[in-house]
Amino acid sequence: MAPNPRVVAAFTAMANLGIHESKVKPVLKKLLKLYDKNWQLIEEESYRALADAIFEEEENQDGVDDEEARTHEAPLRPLKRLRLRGQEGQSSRPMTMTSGGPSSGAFPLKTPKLEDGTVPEKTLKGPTVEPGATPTANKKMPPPFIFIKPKDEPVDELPDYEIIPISVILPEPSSGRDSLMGEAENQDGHDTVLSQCRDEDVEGEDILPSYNEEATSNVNVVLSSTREVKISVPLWRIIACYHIKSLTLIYEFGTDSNNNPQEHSLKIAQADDVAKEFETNGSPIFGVNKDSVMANGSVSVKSSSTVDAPHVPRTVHDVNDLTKGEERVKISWVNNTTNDFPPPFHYIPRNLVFRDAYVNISLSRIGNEDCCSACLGNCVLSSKPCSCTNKTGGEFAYTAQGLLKEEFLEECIAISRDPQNYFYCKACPLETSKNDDCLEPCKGHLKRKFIKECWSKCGCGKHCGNRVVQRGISCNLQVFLTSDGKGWGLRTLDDLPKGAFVCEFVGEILTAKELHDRNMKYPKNGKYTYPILLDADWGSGIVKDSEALCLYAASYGNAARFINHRCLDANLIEIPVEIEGPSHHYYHFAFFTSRKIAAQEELTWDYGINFDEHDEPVELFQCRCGSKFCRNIKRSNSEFNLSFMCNVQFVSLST
Ligand SMILES: C[S@@+](CC[C@H](N)C(=O)[O-])C[C@H]1O[C@@H](n2cnc3c(N)ncnc32)[C@H](O)[C@@H]1O
Repeated sequence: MAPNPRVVAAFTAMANLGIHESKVKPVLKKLLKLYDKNWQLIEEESYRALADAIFEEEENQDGVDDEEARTHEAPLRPLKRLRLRGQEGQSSRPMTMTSGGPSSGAFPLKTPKLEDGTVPEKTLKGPTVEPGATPTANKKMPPPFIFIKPKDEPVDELPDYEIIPISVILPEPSSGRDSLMGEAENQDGHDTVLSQCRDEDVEGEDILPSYNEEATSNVNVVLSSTREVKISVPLWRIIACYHIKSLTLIYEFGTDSNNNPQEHSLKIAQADDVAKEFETNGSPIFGVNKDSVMANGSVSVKSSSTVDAPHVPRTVHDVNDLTKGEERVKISWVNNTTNDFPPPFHYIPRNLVFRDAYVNISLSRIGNEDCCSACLGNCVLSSKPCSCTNKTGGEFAYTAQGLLKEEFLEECIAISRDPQNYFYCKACPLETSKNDDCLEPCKGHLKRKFIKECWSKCGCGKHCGNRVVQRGISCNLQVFLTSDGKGWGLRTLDDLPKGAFVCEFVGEILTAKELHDRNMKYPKNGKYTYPILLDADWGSGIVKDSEALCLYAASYGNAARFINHRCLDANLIEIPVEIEGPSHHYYHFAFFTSRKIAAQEELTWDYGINFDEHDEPVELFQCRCGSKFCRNIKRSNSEFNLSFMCNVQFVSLST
């Protein structure tokens, strides 16, 4: 078995302090056991906890065997000297427990004591709030409600994390309307929601929360069969989720001696600080007595907040599945670099109309020529002609294996790279959306090849090969924090062949005007995501500029909102797909692989941004796509530059 790199790193760090591996190993084992294998605590401050524990171990042995202690007195022990000089009389512990900085451990546990390998009583008790005491907003938050019984499992192989904070965050806008109590079980019977609170009527542009509110709320507790415990409070709530393999975690807090819920005050200075609050003070901020939760299903907690943040995160993402079970596959997220969480948004698997967008999905609008009512079974395998191919020259875009046909794909790629294929509108809604008195001429919208899939009015079956995008995501994807400064990105965990459907860009459907108004009102909202203008086929005259629709995924979206941009040679290509009707006014915006993609590769698509355009309505970023065709590189060769100027404007309709 390959040595665990974390173990190797720990040995190396200690060797640099002159401590031999034989001394490190037993202490490291104990520490891992004590910290429940949370390496983060051990690695912080250049392995300070480990070094301190080794020295403490030695000190303990001093009285037992002076001779041996002298033998092991290493010549160079800076950490020990530091501690002995500056902190004599204090217990040894990771510095980060008090530092509160960004590098603070997520689990500011009590001082590790290594005697007998057991956890001290205090560690198991958790909160310092005395029964009946009421912490105020000015007081420091209580220490973590993390009660981890050391496990009996062998730690010889020194495995990786066993406790992972999967999400914090979620101050919600609240007007007291959002508390719904009840018992529920999800469809696959995995999660038992003991009490639940939901936001029912959050509307796009009204989603920003109000502040300085106070209300009584209910604690939200979910115990899942995947050994996950989630606790939340729905008013300026903070959800704390831990993934616990051994299920020994017990939350113990929240009731006074009469079993009445305690009142808590929470002060969060800034939205971004929610995560820090979690790191610094531990979590959950609110807890419940396990037994009382089991007995009555819910506990009432009064929470109050004073929050000045202009915008606060409002959604929790499960580390195992940020789709909340909405897709056929789970989509996990990972961050191996920082303590950041993915940006908050509501995961939706299908587009949703915000308000005014005219998306008429009705059977009466699908004529006989627009569906294949005479077909049976699988149209792609049938020798009979299928009406759904009428608009694509009698040919399906898909192979029997569900991939895009090579010729179709190559044609789509060629079209997207050829400036000849642009349509120029007279009064461009894209340009006018940038600001109210924009007189810029249209810079062109790409005409594209459509795919028409069979649908409900067709005679074929659900498993017809001409139904690919409508079945949703089927490959294993993961959201991850990129290492090259692009923020979060999306990658595949499977090898993908060329022409495979990956996902659709899903978001709110807004009219261009609604999007413009929203951008004016909340100019920062466009930071994380680029809206899509559904402008394919504008050249046909079917789609009127004034009725232009946009997809916007900042607040409501799917995994596609994490796909980063790559100039020209991206591994995904976007193709418009008609599913519910023959309209090119509203269609689906689907991503397919433009080449073979290996597992773990980041997925990218060309946003079509012109980095030289200074009035781009989106917040332009410094492109870090790494492509040799990058359009954001200052070039001396103006000819080269010009050749890419044309590939613009497919997206970018936002602030
Ligand atoms: C649709 S979002 C993609 C997900 C985003 N990275 C995140 O963390 O949520 C678009 C934003 O991602 C970042 N981004 C995307 N492609 C990039 C690139 N090639 N170079 C640098 N930043 C990029 C920019 O901040 C951009 O505004």
